[in-house]
Amino acid sequence: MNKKTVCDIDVRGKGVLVRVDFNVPVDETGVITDDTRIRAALLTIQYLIQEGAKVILASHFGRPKGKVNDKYRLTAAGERLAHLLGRPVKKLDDCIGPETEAAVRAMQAGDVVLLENVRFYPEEEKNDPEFARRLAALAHVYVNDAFGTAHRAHASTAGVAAYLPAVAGFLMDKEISIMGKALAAPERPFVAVMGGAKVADKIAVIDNLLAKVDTLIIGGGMANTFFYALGREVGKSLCEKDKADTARELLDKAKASGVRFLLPVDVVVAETLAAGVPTAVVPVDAIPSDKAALDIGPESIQLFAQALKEAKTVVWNGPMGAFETVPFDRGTLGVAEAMAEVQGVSIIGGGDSVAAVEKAGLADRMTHVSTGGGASLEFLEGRELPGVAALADKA
Ligand SMILES: Nc1ncnc2c1ncn2[C@@H]1O[C@H](COP(=O)(O)OP(=O)(O)O)[C@@H](O)[C@H]1O
Ligand SMILES: O=C(OP(=O)(O)O)[C@H](O)COP(=O)(O)O
Repeated sequence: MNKKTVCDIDVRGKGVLVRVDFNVPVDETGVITDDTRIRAALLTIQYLIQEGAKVILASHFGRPKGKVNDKYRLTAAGERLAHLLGRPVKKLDDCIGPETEAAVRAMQAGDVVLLENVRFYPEEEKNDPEFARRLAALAHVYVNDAFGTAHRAHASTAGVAAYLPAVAGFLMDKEISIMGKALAAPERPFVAVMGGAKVADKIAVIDNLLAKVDTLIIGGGMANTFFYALGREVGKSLCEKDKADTARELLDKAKASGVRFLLPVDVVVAETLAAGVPTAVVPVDAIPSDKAALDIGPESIQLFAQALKEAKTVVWNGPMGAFETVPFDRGTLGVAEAMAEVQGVSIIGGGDSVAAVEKAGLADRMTHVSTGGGASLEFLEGRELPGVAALADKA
């Protein structure tokens, strides 16, 4: 990577604002179900502690839409970090303001504080310069180690770099290097697998992906938008109906450019998303109007697994179903197993996707487990990520 890293800058005794991605999956009671993203940030944090910096961590968590919301506090993440570091982490109640400034002023070399969720302020996602300046005023140096959020041009991921010397953390450096090497000249067939729930965001990357991949596999919530675009009943399924035109254009473009576009052929439906509810497997043109498609079916697993068997490079983001709730985890587990057998490069990314692969015990069978989902996809598109662009170039 052509960007300066935390090794290229003097941090001793200085306040260092570190943007991390602690947007970790949690269960309905708020308990962290996968701490990969917190563990992935440890190297940078431990290095800064050893170097005698004052470590000021900033992160978002969920999408609280610019309002304080107790459900999206970073308390559990702070506790998990303290446990993993084996030292105290002071979690603050805000990320700017007089109390935050006082707490930061009281820090000693080697101390770690975690600011409250930066998305409690609407200014964060607007990349408001004044908000960025106030965050920057807490520190002398900025380190971006949030690869998972590097595709967002927000105040704490990009804007703040206008006010401080800005360098990459070890995780950011590692992610960009590994992905860059694996995807510069990918061995073919090259397959991308997409699913999950962030349909409106991620449907936008497909256009550019069609110029890169030989096969595109779409499952999970993402697939329903394509079913709807094809004129099918989607019942109560997660579906972005206003993206139907985009979906149709993408299907046409894939056809014209000779990219194989695989959608599920069968799905698992249920009336509600809850453990133990009655379920049925139906063809995709027979989704009942009072039910939701919550997973891909067994024939789809077979179809996707066969495409992965032939692949030499695979990038996967987005679960195939609502895998957190049994039995809607089967599609995701089936594809995870097929990923583990890929004879070539297999990259899986995304908070929930990684959680699913960890849960299946298959993470170490992948070439690379990335902390970024949307970020990996945008990197794969060939875009420069705003969170990386904002950092200082190597001399
Ligand atoms: N068919 C579906 N219906 C409802 N939710 C789904 C469906 N398929 C996947 N999901 C949900 O998508 C979420 C993950 O989506 P996303 O955030 O895009 O993935 P990642 O975090 O890996 O990038 C999971 O919480 C999962 O339950
Ligand atoms: O979870 C994340 O992305 P991902 O779901 O694509 O892996 C990142 O923390 C970014 O979160 P955002 O998509 O709410 O900006």
